[in-house]
Amino acid sequence: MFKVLVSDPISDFGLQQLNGAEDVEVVKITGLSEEELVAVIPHYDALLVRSQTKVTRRIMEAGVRLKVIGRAGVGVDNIDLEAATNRGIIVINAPDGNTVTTCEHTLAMMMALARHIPQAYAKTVAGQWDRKSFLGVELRNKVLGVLGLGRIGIEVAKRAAAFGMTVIGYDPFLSEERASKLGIKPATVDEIVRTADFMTVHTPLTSETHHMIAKPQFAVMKRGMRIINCARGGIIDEAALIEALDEGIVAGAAFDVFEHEPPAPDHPFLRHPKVIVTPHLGASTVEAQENVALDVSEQVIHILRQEPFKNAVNMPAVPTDLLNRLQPCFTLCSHLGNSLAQMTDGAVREVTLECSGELADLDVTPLIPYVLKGILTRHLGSEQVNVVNAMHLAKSRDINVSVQKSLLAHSPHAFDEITIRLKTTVEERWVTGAVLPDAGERIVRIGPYPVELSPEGHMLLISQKDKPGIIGRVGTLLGDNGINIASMQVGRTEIGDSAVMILKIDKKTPESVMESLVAIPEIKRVREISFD
Ligand SMILES: NC(=O)C1=CN([C@@H]2O[C@H](COP(=O)(O)OP(=O)(O)OC[C@H]3O[C@@H](n4cnc5c(N)ncnc54)[C@H](O)[C@@H]3O)[C@@H](O)[C@H]2O)C=CC1
Ligand SMILES: O=C(O)C(=O)COP(=O)(O)O
Repeated sequence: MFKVLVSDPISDFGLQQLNGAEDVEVVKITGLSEEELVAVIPHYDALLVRSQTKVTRRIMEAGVRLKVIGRAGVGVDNIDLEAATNRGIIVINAPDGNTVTTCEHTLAMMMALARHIPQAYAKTVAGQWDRKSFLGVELRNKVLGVLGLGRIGIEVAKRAAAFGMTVIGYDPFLSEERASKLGIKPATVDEIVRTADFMTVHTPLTSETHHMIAKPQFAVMKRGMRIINCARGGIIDEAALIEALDEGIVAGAAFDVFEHEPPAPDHPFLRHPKVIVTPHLGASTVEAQENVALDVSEQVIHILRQEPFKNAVNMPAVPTDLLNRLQPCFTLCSHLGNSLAQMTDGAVREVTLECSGELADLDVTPLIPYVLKGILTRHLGSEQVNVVNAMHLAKSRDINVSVQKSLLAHSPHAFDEITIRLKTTVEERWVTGAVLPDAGERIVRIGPYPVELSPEGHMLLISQKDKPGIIGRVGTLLGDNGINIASMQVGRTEIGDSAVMILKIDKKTPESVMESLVAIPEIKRVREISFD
């Protein structure tokens, strides 16, 4: 039974799938301190959070069973991603579910700012009928500068156009073509700061975006600008903004997010007449909360059940089409890597992935973590290695990893083949596998020897001289020791040359039997290969 801890308020409707899963137990405990989380986390396989829970290295180190952290939302700045990756914990988020909701909150803030709605409301309910103090401005014909044109920024830009605003924007990943299709005029940060009437930020908080708008930008800013931040506190320097408001450079600011949340009671934003605030409500609608909880629950179940999943934040993103194409090869790659590691002596130095057939024309790098997981599991154990930390583990051990598509560009068969080569300090070996249309996963060659093996259970891999009588002697020896042979295959390149014998056996072979096998003069090497 998998145990999932939900440590922030997450929609019950969205958690239905997790609650309904027979192999999952969901426990909801919100408002835990770091200390309290460290104490309970060892019992859980998954942790589901929003932005309140700070998932620190300490919590992850205590989470001995923790396989996945699910963020029911976009920003993962409350999760120590490096610690998660080092420990092989998959971090996923729900990137699409709250886009429109946050965009709508941004527009609500922009309009509230333009028309002083919160300030006017406060006075009116306090019994004052003040129609003079709240002269607003129209959005029509104003320039809106958008910093960060990802999911939310683009939705904001589209809706701003409907108000008759001119949208200018900056995003290092927005091409001129796409910008022009969206009706956005590309501009630098400097141009935006100097010319926009309203400016809204929609970037993540990174070392690059931290204080992206600070004193130097306020110094050249168009007088009377209004600024909205529904992304992350810290993108705009709060202290510098207060100065700019007081100097009349900025006419008003609308903030949903703060450098420290919740802000201290004496935070200047909370009493400044030109600042309006909400308590990080950007994603807080019924619809968005259901969407993000549904998304994240679905992926967490996939991860716990070791099924393919999407939206991992600490693994390279793979386009859906490519993911669908490569998915059938994931376990094959792990099995090939694992069997190869069991056949090979010495410390691993180089791993090469070679593909033939249609695969040769695709970007097969997403297969590498699966290959490495298989290889490294032999030495580090399956508890220590997974597809999240496999690359990191290989790198830290100076293992050179490469993809060579060209060597086997054309498969000798009608199906795609994957060959993994392993160079160690003492030898080089390779295995080839394929996912066959009817039979599923198969190892189709061990080195140069053609075979057809399903990677499961226990196998004995024996390299011998191709000579009559050896197969009989091996069979007798195993039979005498009560080891049942389920099937046998023999592969050779040329008659009388070297050959391999692969025996599927029902149980592990005792050391004494291995020694007796090696003692047969024509046998060069015996390896037992086991698959989980
Ligand atoms: N207030 C709230 O409750 C919510 C806040 N957010 C926050 O909103 C922000 C945007 O979210 P999405 O649009 O979903 O993310 P996204 O990843 O789709 O978009 C972010 C964009 O920022 C751009 N960017 C990165 N560095 C930049 C830089 N130096 N200058 C300009 N652009 C830069 C990226 O290229 C990307 O296109 C995130 O910080 C997210 O955490 C998201 C949802 C709710
Ligand atoms: O999705 C995001 O990035 C958000 O900031 C939303 O945060 P929340 O889930 O409301 O705590």
